[in-house]
Amino acid sequence: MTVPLSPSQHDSPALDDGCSSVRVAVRARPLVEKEIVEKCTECVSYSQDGKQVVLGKDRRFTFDHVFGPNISQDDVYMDCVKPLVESCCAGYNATVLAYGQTGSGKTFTMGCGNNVSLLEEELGILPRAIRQLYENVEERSNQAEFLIKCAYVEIYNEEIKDLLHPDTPSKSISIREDANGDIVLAGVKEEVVTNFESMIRFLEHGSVFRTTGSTLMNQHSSRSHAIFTIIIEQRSILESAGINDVITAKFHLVDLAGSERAKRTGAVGMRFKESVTINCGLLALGNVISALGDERKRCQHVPYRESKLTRMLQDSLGGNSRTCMIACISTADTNFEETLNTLKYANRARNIRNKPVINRDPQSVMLNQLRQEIRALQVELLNQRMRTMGLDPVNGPQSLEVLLQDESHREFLADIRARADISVDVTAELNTVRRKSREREQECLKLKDEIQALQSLVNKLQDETLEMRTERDHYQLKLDEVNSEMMALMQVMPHWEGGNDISSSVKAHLSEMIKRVMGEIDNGPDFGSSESSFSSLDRPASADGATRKSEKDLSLLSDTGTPRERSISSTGRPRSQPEDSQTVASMQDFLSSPLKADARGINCTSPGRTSRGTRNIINQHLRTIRVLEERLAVKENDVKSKDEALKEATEDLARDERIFAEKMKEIKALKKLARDLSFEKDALVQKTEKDAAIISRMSEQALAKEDELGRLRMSLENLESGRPDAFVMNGACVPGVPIALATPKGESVDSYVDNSENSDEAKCDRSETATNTFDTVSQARFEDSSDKMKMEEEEERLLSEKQAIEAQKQHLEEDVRVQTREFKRSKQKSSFLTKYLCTCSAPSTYETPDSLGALTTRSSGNFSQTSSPSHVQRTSTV
Ligand SMILES: Nc1ncnc2c1ncn2[C@@H]1O[C@H](COP(=O)(O)OP(=O)(O)OP(=O)(O)O)[C@@H](O)[C@H]1O
Repeated sequence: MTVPLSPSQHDSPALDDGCSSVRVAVRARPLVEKEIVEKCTECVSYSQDGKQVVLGKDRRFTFDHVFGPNISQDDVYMDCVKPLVESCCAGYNATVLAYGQTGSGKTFTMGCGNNVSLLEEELGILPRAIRQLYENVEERSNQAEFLIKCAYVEIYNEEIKDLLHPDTPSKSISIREDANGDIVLAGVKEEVVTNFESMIRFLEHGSVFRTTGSTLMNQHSSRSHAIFTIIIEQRSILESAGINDVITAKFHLVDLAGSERAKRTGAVGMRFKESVTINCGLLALGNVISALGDERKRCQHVPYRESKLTRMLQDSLGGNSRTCMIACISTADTNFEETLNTLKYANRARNIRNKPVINRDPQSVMLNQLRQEIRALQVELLNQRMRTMGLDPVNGPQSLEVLLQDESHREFLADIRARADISVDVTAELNTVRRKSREREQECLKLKDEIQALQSLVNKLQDETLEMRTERDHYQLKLDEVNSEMMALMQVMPHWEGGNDISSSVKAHLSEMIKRVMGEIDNGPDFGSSESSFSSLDRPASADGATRKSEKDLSLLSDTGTPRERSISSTGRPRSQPEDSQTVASMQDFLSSPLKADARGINCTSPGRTSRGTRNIINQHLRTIRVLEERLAVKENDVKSKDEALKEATEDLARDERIFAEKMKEIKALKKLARDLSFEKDALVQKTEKDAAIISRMSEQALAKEDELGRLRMSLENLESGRPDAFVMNGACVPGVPIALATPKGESVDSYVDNSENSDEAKCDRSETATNTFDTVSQARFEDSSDKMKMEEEEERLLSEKQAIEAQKQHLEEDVRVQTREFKRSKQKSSFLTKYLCTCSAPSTYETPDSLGALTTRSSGNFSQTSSPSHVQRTSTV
């Protein structure tokens, strides 16, 4: 997490060994009214640098700060306490404690009393520290979440009292060490405080319950040691610092009871007892300070357990805390002895060494360690990825960090990494597109089967409908024929009226006709015998008309209207005259012509009479008509339901065909997209590999040039200074360099000399070599100027080469950046396209089912091919 901390943030002196000495300040109060009345004089003086105080004439003491009577509360706060508040916010424990004789100004300095009636400049340390604490919290609110609590206790007569909860019995409060060795007060309730005002209220509230009393030395003398503790807990919300980093700090603000001499304070009875315990506590504190401050005693036992006060301040003195002691003194000469004791006491405290550490939650520490490990693994992973990309920066095992040291490298590598990520994205997208395409193909195949099934259903239904219609038409024809004959009968009926009877031939004809009709009905329609006597009339009729007609014709039997009124057809439509006239004419030919009737034996001489037989025939005829009409109605219904089923199937078929066409279109687009992505992925990988190789080569070259340049510079310097040091360039000795000192490439002079010393030959030649060395050095000096020029030329050449490489590298980096940008843009387009395809609806044209096979074959055939359309082309095409 957390609020990133650095030791430099805190200005309290930290020693090299991680220790921090207790800082000690002396504050002298001015003479109070009583002392002025008693005509006391001031016996304290101060040095100019604000570090020394002189008691009387020559008792000189040095402290971290010395504040004279005119120094303001704010100055004391800024110098002594502000750094401690900042420390606390950084996770260090801190303590500020005021020590001094009674009436010396401890409570005034600490601000533990009533703050409400005070002016701003009179406010003591506590309200100022609380205000600054909340200001700091506000400033860091974007870095960490804070939980602030406070507790306020007093140690009175060696008993601890919870001033914020005065009802808590003292016996239930005890001082303990927690698992980390920190001192904690068990039984004291801490209050969570969210703002400055609330904490001030708690301070005021607790101060009310603090034990005070009036003595001769101080009208409002504090009779207890008061400790106001602020607990600051912060949890980082910074991603970089680690989410779970938790640090805590305790800030003790201690207002000690004043040391006093019973004779001077006039303490008797209760006050005397208080005085004794106060002094005992302060004595124990003095012993602890002595033990900690005396270097000889430092390793010995520190008597923290001698009193509750020292036990409570165990961390603050010699422990995990940054501590500041403010020794309050009176300047009055009447208090000379007490002031001297206080200064001696404070002076000893300066030697105490504390060991403050940031109080980090152990769990968060562990988490951070794990996080670091993860980071290391991530770097390793990155390296691995770079290697798989073909990027093997500078001779193999060199870690990524080394390459990242160079700013330009960093940028370039970041580009490559981004491109690698894009490549991963593209691969993922490609896989998605391919999967989608396969899914669509499967769906299309299924759909194709469905379409085929629907198509055969439609065909079947069409056949059935056609059959039904034919049947229906057949019945309609029969019905029409019977109706026509009926009409013809009705027309000739008046001729029969009055006649004796119808001739037997007519009767026979009628019964023959009825039999035929009934027989055909019973046997079902004979579609083959189109030459039946009724088949000459071939016209459609509707079912509902048939029923109506049947009813109408039945009524005709009792109706005496003219036959012309019955010329409405069974379909409800007017009959066409030629059909009627043909049917009627055939009957008339047979029945109504008197000559023909006579010829056939019909007796028409007695009109006005109708025989019973004739009526029976007519009734029979009418029954036939009714049966025909009923059957016709059934057929009509069948035809209608078939029509509906056909319509439904046709609609389903059309819908499936439409979906099929859409899917085919989508498959085409997906395959095209997959081809493009595949191509781009290949191009990207190729490009990356190329870049990686170039980078690796360039890095090697740059490093080699850098080395060479370094060597040249070194030798130039040597030449200029006239030192006969050897150097190696490209494995050869440079003219002018002592031969004896020239070493093979890559071997240092020292090691070469070491190796050479061990050989016998070297021992023998040593004296000779020394002579040669001297000669060669002299010769080298003569050749210096020409060598120097050569060196300079070489250096220039190398520099220009290096610049050319740098320029090439920059050009390459720019190229990579442009490509990455372009690729990102095209990737956005492709994702837009994919979305578009998913939501695509109602295409204007579509492939027919027959074209599916060809299309699928064509697409899959092209799937692995690479074409080179740009993204822009691809998008516009689709
Ligand atoms: N620096 C100062 N400037 C002005 N007045 C001061 C200063 N310091 C202390 N006084 C005054 O001196 C008197 C005694 O101060 P204070 O009560 O703070 O002493 P103390 O050390 O807390 O005494 P005790 O130990 O008896 O509680 C108070 O009236 C206070 O206002």
